[in-house]
Amino acid sequence: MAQFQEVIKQSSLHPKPAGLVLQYGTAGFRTNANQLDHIMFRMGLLATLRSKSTKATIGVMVTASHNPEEDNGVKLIDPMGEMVTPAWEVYATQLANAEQDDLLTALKDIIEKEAINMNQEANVFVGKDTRCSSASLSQAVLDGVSSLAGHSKDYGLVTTPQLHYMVCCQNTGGKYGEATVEGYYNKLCQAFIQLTKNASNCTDDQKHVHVDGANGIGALKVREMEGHLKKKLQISLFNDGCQGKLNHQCGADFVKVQQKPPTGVKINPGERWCSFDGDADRIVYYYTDSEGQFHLLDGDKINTYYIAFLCGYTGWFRLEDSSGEKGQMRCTKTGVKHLHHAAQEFDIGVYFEANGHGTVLFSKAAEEKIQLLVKNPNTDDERKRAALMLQNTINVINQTVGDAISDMLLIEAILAIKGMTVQQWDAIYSDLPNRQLKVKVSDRRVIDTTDAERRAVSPAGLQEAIDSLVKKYRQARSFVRPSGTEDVVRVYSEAETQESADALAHEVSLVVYRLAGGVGDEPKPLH
Ligand SMILES: CC(=O)N[C@H]1[C@@H](OP(=O)(O)O)O[C@H](CO)[C@@H](O)[C@@H]1O
Ligand SMILES: [Mg+2]
Repeated sequence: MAQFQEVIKQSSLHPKPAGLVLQYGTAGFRTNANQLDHIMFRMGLLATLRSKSTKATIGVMVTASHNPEEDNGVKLIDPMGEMVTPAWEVYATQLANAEQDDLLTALKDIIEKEAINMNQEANVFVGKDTRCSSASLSQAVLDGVSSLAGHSKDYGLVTTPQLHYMVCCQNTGGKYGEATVEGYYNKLCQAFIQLTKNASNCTDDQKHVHVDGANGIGALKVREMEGHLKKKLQISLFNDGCQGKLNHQCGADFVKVQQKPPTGVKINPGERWCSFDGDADRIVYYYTDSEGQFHLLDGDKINTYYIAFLCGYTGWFRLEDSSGEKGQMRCTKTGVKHLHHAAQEFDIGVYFEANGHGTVLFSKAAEEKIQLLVKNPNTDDERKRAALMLQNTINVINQTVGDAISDMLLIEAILAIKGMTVQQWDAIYSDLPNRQLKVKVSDRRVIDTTDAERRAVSPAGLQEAIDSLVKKYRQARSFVRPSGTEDVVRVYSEAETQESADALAHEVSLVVYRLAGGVGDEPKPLH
């Protein structure tokens, strides 16, 4: 067919290495950048089909987040700014793995299965991170879109959450905001300024935050945003990408996993620090105390802080979930899409991964209730204040996906409103000492889990072995699961002391190594 001639022609410029098999995993496609050109072209094709199928704008983000500079990757964004729906993840994998001569057949298969009207217009938004490879890879996406006669808008360098935001703005006809980077800064910063307007304790220290930009796109965008904050927040930026290497010895993943500050920065006691990851969809906070001890405030701490803040205002509106409960906790499998969907079931849903990816979702009904109270001239002062607080929270938070910049603004606003230091926030509760390890096995799929990935059902005997190890330690828990993004098994443990958590993690790693087909050297004790 004539309409596919351009696809054939263009795809030969983005050929697939024969035999290469990649999978659309928890975070899209992600691997060494030199294996991705054909994937990008094909994701341009798929995004165009998805756009025709949903009659909406679709996003394609070129990034490998916290992975090393040499890697790259791609994620598709659905119309409301959420991750692409699972059925299309399957198509993505099929299209990516079709050999060069079978590409059209794979494409037509999707068109047929989804009954796509090829005359429908298509619109695709494309963004990229700061990796060297991102420029040519995002061009390959654009080539894919144009070869199916789709329209594209290239946002160039943006954070992942900014692109999610643009897609949502576009598909809500501007209701969510203006689909420009300027519009994003204006909306978030105005909400921040409103939120902190009456904060009592606005000393210079209170207003000052140190940001580790992971030498990535987040650093660039913080610089761009600064002016919009009208000095209401003072940001000292480190790892801004001028010298250091992306994600190298810095960034949210490094700080969270290593449980130490980025290399090469000096943290004075009392200073408040945060780290973004390489595409700025994650954030963690930290500080050192007067003894020089490092303290991390990860996604769990941010989650509970948000909940405590919101609960202070929601009482006014009788916001409840459908079962009439005031608050409820849910656990899901790893991956933002699972958390996001669980959070959507509530009037206000707050979710975070421990690694610092998370946000707050407000149902339409909740937003409307809040808006009515703000507008109603008969609302009494106290209620109005609470309603305004929630309205500005809605505007500062990026509801489409976890967003380091937006989360930083909300956390900074809460600290200012409460007049709290990062130490006081940290003191709300203590984390049990914990440890995360990886074990290499020949095929990680031999581990199957249940109960939101908290129990292993295979290989036989693994869970029983973990259970009996856990019993040896006080206040202990341990989980194992195959990673969705790396070829490893993840081991998590916690216990009353760091020594116990480390010892337990090591013992569980050994059990995984022995029962699940470990490769390479046996895991060694941490101490
Ligand atoms: C321990 C950890 O940080 N796991 C991350 C990581 O998944 P793994 O399945 O652990 O590789 O990448 C996911 C996608 O970005 C993210 O959802 C998840 O939280
Ligand atoms: Mg990321």
